Amino acid sequence: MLATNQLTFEYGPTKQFTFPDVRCADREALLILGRSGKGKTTLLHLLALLLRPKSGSVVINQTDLTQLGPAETAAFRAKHVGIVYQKPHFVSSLSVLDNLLLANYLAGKLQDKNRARELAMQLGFGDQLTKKTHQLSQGEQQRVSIARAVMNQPDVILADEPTSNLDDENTERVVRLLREQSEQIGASLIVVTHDQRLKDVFQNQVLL
Ligand SMILES: Nc1ncnc2c1ncn2[C@@H]1O[C@H](COP(=O)(O)OP(=O)(O)OP(=O)(O)O)[C@@H](O)[C@H]1O
Repeated sequence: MLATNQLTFEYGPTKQFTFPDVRCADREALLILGRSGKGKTTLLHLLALLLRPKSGSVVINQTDLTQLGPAETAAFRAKHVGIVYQKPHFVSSLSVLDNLLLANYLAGKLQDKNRARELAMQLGFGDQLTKKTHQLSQGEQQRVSIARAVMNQPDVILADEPTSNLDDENTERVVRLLREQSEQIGASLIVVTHDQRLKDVFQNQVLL
């Protein structure tokens, strides 16, 4: 479960944000919509405490992230939050499999090759595990990114414009996979986007 309360943030005196409260229960999905520049990525980064709010709270399963120190925040994020970035960030020298296992390593967990293989099969790149990530198509990279985000069975999955560079078919597939994965592990799924194609797919919506 993720809930925010009166979040505000500023990049400087001329760029200030007051965000609407966001609430997403386990197994629920929430779409945060907004035009370019409205602060979608900023809000997503606040939800993951990649940015620290000026005021307000971000609570994930009873833990108020704003009360944690930097090291505790990083450890909490690695274990409990899975992030699908707009552009996937991979370690290019590592294979697809090792990029997935890196999520375990960063969370201080044992590397679970079976889970990586199982996810790869489910998400349709089971035969690509030994490749380097740059050898995959954009749609495939996005699916690897989803697998990496759920490797540690997080409580919350945050996705930043996960479909912006995808055609309709891949968009439908990525949304379905995100929902299936979040339901399987009982996570809250929060997607920020300006992609109007997703409007009809998510019941719960917040407009920035
Ligand atoms: N590091 C920064 N320093 C100053 N201003 C910033 C910084 N990052 C973002 N901004 C500004 O804050 C506003 C919100 O940016 P953000 O990236 O959150 O918007 P967005 O809604 O995700 O946009 P898009 O859909 O184009 O990705 C923009 O006007 C942007 O120029």
